[in-house]
Parts: sequence; C-alpha cells; structure tokens
Amino acid sequence: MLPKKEEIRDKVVLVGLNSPVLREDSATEESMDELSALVETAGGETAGIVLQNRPTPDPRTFIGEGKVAEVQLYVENVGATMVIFDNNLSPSQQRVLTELLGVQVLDRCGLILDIFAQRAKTKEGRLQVELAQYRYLLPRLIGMWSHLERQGGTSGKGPIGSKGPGETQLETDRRLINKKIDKIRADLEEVRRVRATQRQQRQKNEIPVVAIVGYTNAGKSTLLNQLTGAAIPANNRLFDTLDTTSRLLTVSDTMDVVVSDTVGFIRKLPHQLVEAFKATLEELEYADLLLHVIDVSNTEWQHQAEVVEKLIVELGANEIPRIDVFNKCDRVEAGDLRPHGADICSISARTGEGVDRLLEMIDRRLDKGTRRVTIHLPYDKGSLLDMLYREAKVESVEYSETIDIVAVCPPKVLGQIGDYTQDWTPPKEDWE
Ligand SMILES: Nc1nc2c(ncn2[C@@H]2O[C@H](COP(=O)(O)OP(=O)(O)OP(=O)(O)O)[C@@H](O)[C@H]2O)c(=O)[nH]1
Ligand SMILES: [Mg+2]
Repeated sequence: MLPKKEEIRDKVVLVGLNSPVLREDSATEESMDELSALVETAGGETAGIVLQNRPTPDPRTFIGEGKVAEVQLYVENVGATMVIFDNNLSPSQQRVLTELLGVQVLDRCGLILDIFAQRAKTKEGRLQVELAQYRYLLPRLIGMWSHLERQGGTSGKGPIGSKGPGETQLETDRRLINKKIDKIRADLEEVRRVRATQRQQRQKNEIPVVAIVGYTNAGKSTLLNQLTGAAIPANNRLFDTLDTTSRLLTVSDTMDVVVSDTVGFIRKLPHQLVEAFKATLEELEYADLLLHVIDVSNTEWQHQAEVVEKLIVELGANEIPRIDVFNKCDRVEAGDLRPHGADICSISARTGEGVDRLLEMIDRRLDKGTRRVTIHLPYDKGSLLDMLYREAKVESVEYSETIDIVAVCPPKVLGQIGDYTQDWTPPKEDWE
C-alpha cells in the first residue's frame, strides 16, 4: 500500500509493455503519463519510466528476462521502493516479478484499487472498494499458497484427496474471503434496494434525472458545482469523486431536474471495480439524460471520450439521450473550439462560460411539451377545473369575469384547454 502524502513518498519505477497482442491493455507513452499521474494521486513519486516493445509478453516474467534485469538495475540506482506495471499482470507474473526485482510489484489495476481505497469515504464507497479488493486478492492468494507448497514440498504429492497443510490453509482463507464477499454483496444489495425506492419516488414526482459522466478529471464535479452552487470538492487529481452526489437544479420555468455527479472513468478500469461500483453506476441506466463531460484541453481527449463511450455501452446506458459537453474551453485557443451542434456544446465549468446554453439544451432535450399557461375558463366550463386539478399542477385560481387559472400543464391537458389560453407557446421546432 502506498503511504499518504505526509509520510515518506514511495519512489516508483513505472514499467509498460507495448505489444499488439495486448490490444487495449498495451502500454503507450500517453498511458504511461497517465500512470504517472495515478502514482502522484496515490501519493507516490515517479522515479523512472521503462517502456518495452515486444511482439508478445513473456508468460513468466511478462516483459523479457533481459528487461527484468535492466529494471532491477534501475530500481537499485534510483533507490525505488516499488515497481508498477501499466498492464495487467497475472497473479503468478506478479509474484515472480516481486521475487526477481526485490521490491513490491503492483499492476495498474492494483494501483487504481489502492487509490479507490484511499478515497472511499462513505459506507457504500468503502463496501464497493472492499468488494473489488477481495475479488482482486482471491486469485493472488491462491497463487501465493500454491507457491509456498511447491517450495516446502510438503503437499501435492500424496494420493488424491489428501491435503497438505498449505492447501488446508488455502482453503480456509478462500472460504473466509468468499464469506466476506457474500456479506459485502448482501450489504450492497440493500444499498441498491434503497436506491430503487428513491428512484421510484422521483419517477412518481416526474423529476427527470440528469447524470454527469466522463473521464476522470474532466470537470464533472466542477460542472455540478457551477450548475447548482453545490460545494463538492473538485481537485486536480484522478478519482477525486467516488460517491454519487445528487442535487436539484431548476432548468427553466417549467422544469426541475436532479443532477448526479458520478465516479470518473479511466482506460483499463479494473473490471472488479466496474462490477463493484454497479450500484453507483446503476444510476446511469435510469437517467433521462447524460451529460458527457470531455476535457478538450487534454491532448488525449478523443481517446478518453472513446473509453467513456465504451463503458456507457457496457453499462447498458447507450440508448439514453446524451449531450457532449466540451469542457475547459477557457484553456484552449478560440480556433480550437469544437463546433456547436444540436447535442454538443462548449463550456468552461470553471468560469461559467456557455453554461446558459447548456441549460437551454437540457431543457429542450428533456422537454416533453409541458408548459406553464394562464387559462381563462368561462364559468360554464367550470368542470374542466376538476380535470386540471387532477392532470396538471394548478398554481393559482382567481374568480373574475372568467375563472383565471395559472397551471403547469402536460401536452395532453394543453390539447383540452387550448381554446381558453392565450399565452401558450408551442414547443420549439428547431431540434429533432
Ligand atoms: N481551466 C479549467 N479548469 C477546470 C474546468 N473545469 C474543471 N477544471 C479543473 O479540473 C480539475 C478537475 O476537476 P473536477 O471537477 O474535480 O473533475 P472530475 O471530473 O470531477 O474528476 P474526478 O472526480 O476525479 O473524476 C480541477 O482542478 C478543476 O478546477 C474548466 O472549465 N476550466
Ligand atoms: Mg469529481
């Protein structure tokens, strides 16, 4: 585990393998830079970067054996205390490398899990991280025990069914961890149930849900703060936000929405984490609109946006209407700004530039044709008032020459009272 900031910082050598067979798990200069930012976030310090090009990984040592010796020399020279791989290592590769290099070896997944463990604050967040950690740990634990067995040579040689001490211990550990996993799953199930109830309540009140999604550090929390005046911490480090925070936002005269900030995405997000954060990310599935925040000041923004798109599909949220929000436009030259389109807008969540237009877009995208109108109802049509009380939100009623009513009406109601309203403006036609 990496120490916190105020303690001595781990000196870390970063190692990556670039190989076509690894496909998305392959390391590039950009992914190594990002790994370095992750190390920084975790409170460590990058002491060197080694990137190897190789047609295929070595099954035992992942990078080539010669490269292992080179890394070992590097570790000694800079006095590194840890080596972190940008790729995913198998449990046995991790073990072999730890032995050969003589310092702790982590892979990208392990590092991200570590950061999540440092950041998780709420009970739910901690449960989710714990679940991911146990799921990550289980195969590694098994590898560790079978390794000890081989060294000790005390087991595995007897007749089938006879258990050596290593195996017994392994089985005990495995059972304990599986029991833990079951317990955490049950607790998270309860969280999910509570969320479902809250969701039903919102649906009954017909408050649409807008979820802010995007790559880590894109500016999601800053946008929620800008929109709602919330005070969610927004820091220039990866995975600052782990919990979903929701706030009410008045979008226009006729519309309130709930806006939710969500955990950031990253390339090679450990699948254990995706699974563990399902309860949080489930919110996405039920959102009425997604705001995909993209940091255009990052040279990698296109790749980052693709990663997010993929995860949105994986989470079954790709059918939900979406607005692409190009953020941090204050940091790029005006000429570089992305073109405006029906579902695209440029903003600066920090300065507030472009946010009004974003609000208009949200309003239109979610608009189901609801309008606030003044109705002048002749007294002989008084029975329509009952219908209004049932089907619309009546805000005021005055009895003068006619019955004067102000009400927020869904389209169905507007159709029935159209003859008695003057100020009903039909929905704008300039989209879809
Ligand atoms: N210049 C500039 N900086 C911004 C803007 N929006 C956000 N930032 C900065 O970008 C950094 C990350 O912002 P956050 O809002 O924490 O990003 P996030 O997407 O919530 O990040 P995670 O929660 O870590 O996934 C912070 O330092 C913000 O101040 C912007 O429009 N312009
Ligand atoms: Mg955030």
